[in-house]
Amino acid sequence: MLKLLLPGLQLLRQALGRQIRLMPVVVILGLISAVLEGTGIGLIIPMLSIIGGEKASTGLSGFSALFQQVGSGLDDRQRMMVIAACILALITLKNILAFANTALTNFIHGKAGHAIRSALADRLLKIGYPFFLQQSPGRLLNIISNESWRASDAIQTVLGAMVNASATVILLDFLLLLSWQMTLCVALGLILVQAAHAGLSAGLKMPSRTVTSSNNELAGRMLHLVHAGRLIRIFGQEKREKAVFDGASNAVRKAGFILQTRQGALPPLTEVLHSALFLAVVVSAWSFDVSFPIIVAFVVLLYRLQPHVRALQQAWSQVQGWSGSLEEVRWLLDASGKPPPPAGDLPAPRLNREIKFDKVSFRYPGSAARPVVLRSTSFEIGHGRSTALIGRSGAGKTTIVNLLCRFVEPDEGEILIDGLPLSRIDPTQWRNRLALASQDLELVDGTIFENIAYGQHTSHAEAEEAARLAEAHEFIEKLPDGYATLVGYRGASLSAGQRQRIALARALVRDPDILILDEATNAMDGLSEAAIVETLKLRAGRRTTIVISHHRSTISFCDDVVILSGGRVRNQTAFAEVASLSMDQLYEDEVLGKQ
Ligand SMILES: Nc1ncnc2c1ncn2[C@@H]1O[C@H](COP(=O)(O)OP(=O)(O)OP(=O)(O)O)[C@@H](O)[C@H]1O
Repeated sequence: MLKLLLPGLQLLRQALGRQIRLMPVVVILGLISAVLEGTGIGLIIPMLSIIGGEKASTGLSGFSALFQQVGSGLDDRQRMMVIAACILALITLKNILAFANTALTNFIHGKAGHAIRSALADRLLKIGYPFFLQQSPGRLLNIISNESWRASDAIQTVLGAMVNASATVILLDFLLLLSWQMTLCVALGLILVQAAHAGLSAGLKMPSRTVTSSNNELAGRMLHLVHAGRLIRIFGQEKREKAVFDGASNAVRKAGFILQTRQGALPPLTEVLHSALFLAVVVSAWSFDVSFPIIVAFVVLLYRLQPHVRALQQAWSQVQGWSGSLEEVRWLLDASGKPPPPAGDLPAPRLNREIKFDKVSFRYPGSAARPVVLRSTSFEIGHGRSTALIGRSGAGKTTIVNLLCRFVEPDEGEILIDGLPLSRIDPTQWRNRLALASQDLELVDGTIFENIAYGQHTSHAEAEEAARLAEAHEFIEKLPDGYATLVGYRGASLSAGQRQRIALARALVRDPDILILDEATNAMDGLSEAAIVETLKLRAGRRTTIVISHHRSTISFCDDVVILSGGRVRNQTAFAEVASLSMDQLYEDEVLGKQ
């Protein structure tokens, strides 16, 4: 039984941490409740003996004779009242303990659910960035929003199963003490029922996995509908998208129906088998001439045992039915086989000389046929200088930023910071030296001020100063709530240019050693961009700046230019040397050849 509940137990251990010490309390409370229940039922024996008179008590021995002793010194009326009071007290106490156990298991369940969700968030935050390039967002969303709840439900089921298992063991002991022969028959019968049940519930694993993969697909479709609202409408794809969504939703329905129907067949089947067992015990006890009070006590005990056994079996089939969910949650929690976060324990130095890309080669993780993005690329970014990284679309400019920020690591070659390999530098410290404004970095759901500060202790004056530099202050001031304006999900209530200005202010407020602008102003109007370029020009020399842009005007303040093509550096030169050339001329190989 425990082996089949193993997925739940393993996750329980991982999720509970210190709460695991409460598990023995759950078991002990379950055991005491069952002892109280069994004792209460055993007291039926002297009660029935009083009702049936002398004849009914003949043939009582051992454990049943013990019960028969209760109140033996009293007259029948008093004895009856004492026994009834004892039974009522035992039932009351048992139910108080049962309630305490329910409260305790609910507490553990809540803690475990929270621990699972927290561990999932922790894993997502600590995992190496390449993981997100390979995994479907639908699958990750489904694990966090759906499967984690099923996993915590499975944990509650396992807790319930522990209580029921305790009750089953105790009630079986009582049965054994009343009549070992009849208990042997019951045990054999239970083993047969369990074998039938186990055979049927083993078939639940496959439909459970199908439910999980259908849910992953559906979550992906939901994300798409939420994110691609404009795309779908402008290309008139509502009907097709609806059909695709309905297909995914229907697949979840079908998979769920198959799983639930198979699960639903188990309780009626086991109830029939348990009833057959129950009747067989009654008939055989009668034919073996077992004394009446023992038959009644045995039958009542058996009757009380059955819900516990059935609950255990139901827990078994439920955990089997959730096996797909448990596998998904454990897969995400398991660090093995996933890209580790960047390592390095050397303190991040202040840049004094240069950042050097030394024969760096890189291709994105994924299939074996993935193209090489950077081929033995070498160039330098000088300290305190502004360097433009330019090249046609797909040349590898953003990839260089990804490598510099350590979102990904080079396959070959090294990035050197004043001669120190970047791979040995503490990534958190290193990232604190950088600030990135990029077209891909979203705003967070909050106010404009929160977006500029984003987790940093920033005064209002500092945020305002950064907003002025990013040409954002003017439009923010015109908003009814100013810096307290909510930007909406991913900044939906702002224009693209406004979003970029806030993102730029967020980078500038950090006053970083190294400022990286990756197409950070491409959605802005010419005037705003020109003003920002002017600001950057005035501040040039104070910090190292890396600018990626297809606009000649944006890179006009730069000291150096690195021209990329086909994953290689075609040229690195002072910007003044090529200042007379247009972007197209800069991109052209033959022009580059002349430099
Ligand atoms: N996550 C990814 N997985 C696989 N390949 C990728 C990934 N991101 C980018 N690439 C590939 O890497 C190459 C370089 O992309 P990169 O984004 O660095 O180009 P870029 O020079 O910044 O282009 P653009 O000017 O269009 O922004 C492209 O061929 C692109 O298809």
